[in-house]
Amino acid sequence: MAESFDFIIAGGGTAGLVLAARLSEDPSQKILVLEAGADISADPRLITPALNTALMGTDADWAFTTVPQDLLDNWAKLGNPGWGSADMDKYLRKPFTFPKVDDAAGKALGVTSWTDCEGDGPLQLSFPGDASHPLREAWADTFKDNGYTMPGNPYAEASQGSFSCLATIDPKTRTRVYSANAYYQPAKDRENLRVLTGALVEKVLLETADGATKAKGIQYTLNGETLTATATKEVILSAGTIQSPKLLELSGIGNPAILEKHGIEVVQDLVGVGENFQDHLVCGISFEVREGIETLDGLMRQEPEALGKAMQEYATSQSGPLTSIGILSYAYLPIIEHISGQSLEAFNRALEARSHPSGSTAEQSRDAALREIGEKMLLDPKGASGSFFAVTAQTPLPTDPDSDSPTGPVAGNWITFASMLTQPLSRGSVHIQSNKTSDAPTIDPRYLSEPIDVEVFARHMLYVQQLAGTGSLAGLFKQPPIHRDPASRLGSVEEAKNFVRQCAISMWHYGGTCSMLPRDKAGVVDPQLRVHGVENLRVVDSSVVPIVSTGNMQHCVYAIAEKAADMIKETYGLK
Ligand SMILES: Cc1cc2nc3c(=O)[nH]c(=O)nc-3n(C[C@H](O)[C@H](O)[C@H](O)COP(=O)(O)OP(=O)(O)OC[C@H]3O[C@@H](n4cnc5c(N)ncnc54)[C@H](O)[C@@H]3O)c2cc1C
Repeated sequence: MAESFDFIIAGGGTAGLVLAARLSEDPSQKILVLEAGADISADPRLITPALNTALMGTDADWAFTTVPQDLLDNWAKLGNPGWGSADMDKYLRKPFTFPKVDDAAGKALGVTSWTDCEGDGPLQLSFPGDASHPLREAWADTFKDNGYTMPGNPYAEASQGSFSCLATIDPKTRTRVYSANAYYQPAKDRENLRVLTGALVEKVLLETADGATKAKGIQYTLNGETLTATATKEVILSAGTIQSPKLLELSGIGNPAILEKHGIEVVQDLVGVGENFQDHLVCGISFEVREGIETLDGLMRQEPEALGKAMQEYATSQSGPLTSIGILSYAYLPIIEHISGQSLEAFNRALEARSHPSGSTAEQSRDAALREIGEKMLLDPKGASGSFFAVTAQTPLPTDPDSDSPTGPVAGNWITFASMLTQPLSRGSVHIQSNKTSDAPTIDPRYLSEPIDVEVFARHMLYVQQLAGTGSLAGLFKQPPIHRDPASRLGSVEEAKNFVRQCAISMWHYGGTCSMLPRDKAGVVDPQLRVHGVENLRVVDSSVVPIVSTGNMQHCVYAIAEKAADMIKETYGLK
């Protein structure tokens, strides 16, 4: 007989473990988390900041591939009461403990204007790497000279300007913190919480009676056995942007045309499942630095001397390059302020040329609403339509078309200035390609399919190109600036467009595939994150984000999970 729990959470990732820790605070509630991955918490690659990409391509990676590719107030405006900036402020702070910064350190870090870095959440934040690296102060000074000083804490308010970025790295141990060690670890001995790893969820078990559909439990496989578990209160999907829509579709919730194609009985017709996929793309230009400016290039080239020194420093004093993820500084800017003359005219023409959906289907209503908000963001001189950052290393070189392998890294020391396309208007999709759980879904991001995204991104890159020769930043680089890649010398908008088409890659900030939107806008979940038309079933993860925010996705996911935990506790009167 199936074992019974109050809540079953499918997916023990970023959001799933926050929920598990929060809901199990009430000892009367029995919680089950089913996580397909293994427990790899003892692997040092997981917590050493500079090794953040070393698990790619290992068993810890789902290894999905995409189809080959030829602000918070907005969430509320899209029909989601309770999700405006004022409502979210508490949840954007709650997960974190911000570092205390004295005046001298604040100047070097370029964070003197932050006055509200209080917080005592489970995730310890710190400034990654060497706090005195000259890049940070030069970056802050250069943007200040241009009138862009961050007026407040960029992690809790919509704002413009430059700032030194914080990372989820414990300031004492200099190890990475994430939901498993910050939320789950302190809760793991609770008798009412069980996490099963290696448990692959296959589908939600649904029951329809008297016209109402309810989630009753979950079917999963563990050690080759197919098992079920029942939920007396709720099933919560936290399987992420790629797999929460997959689990809905496998359970009969989604677009009937897609479900029927794969022989799945339609239980709930929700055309938005798997649609509205969006992501942040990034593109960078690497410039050669002057003698004496430290970078991570030796580590990138895996030079034995650099690796040995870094490991020694990290092991003995938790210092050195392994404490850094390389990204030190950020800036959010209204890119429209930097476009003028013919370029601005071309930009506006491209915006006007976009087709404007006028029909009244749910998908057309969603697209019209998203379009209006997206365009407004791009044109708002007080907004932050462009996001820029600096990395103390060269970025991977583009792939060599002949060998299909990356052509770097090259000799020398480099700093990369990059732009992230934070308000993309292109949308893709994620759908099942069969009725088998074991088959990967078809991920078609349709990156840069909206010509306006290429126009915007090209202008971002023209701006990026100027940075190495501007203000205090110029002092860090050989002058005139030396580009690592000849192709990154951008002489015109057309060259910049070609460059982004060739070099842009994902920042893995995807969301949107189970969008929190009204049903008449092709939404999948309501503002309580309950799946439309299905009782006792919620989605709590990155997939519910209806429009990606300027900031990084992980921050949003923690805030969403904390808010969801409070909403669920309130619904059931839990502690
Ligand atoms: C390489 C990489 C680097 C990133 N860097 C950053 C960064 O620097 N800053 C930032 O803000 N964001 C970053 N992100 C994005 C951020 O990590 C994600 O947005 C966030 O983790 C999403 O949280 P989630 O809960 O939606 O999904 P996840 O954290 O992906 O959790 C989903 C969980 O569900 C499990 N699961 C899926 N399907 C099943 C199933 N059928 N049965 C059981 N379990 C299942 C998965 O194994 C996973 O553990 C990065 C992402 C990647 C991939």
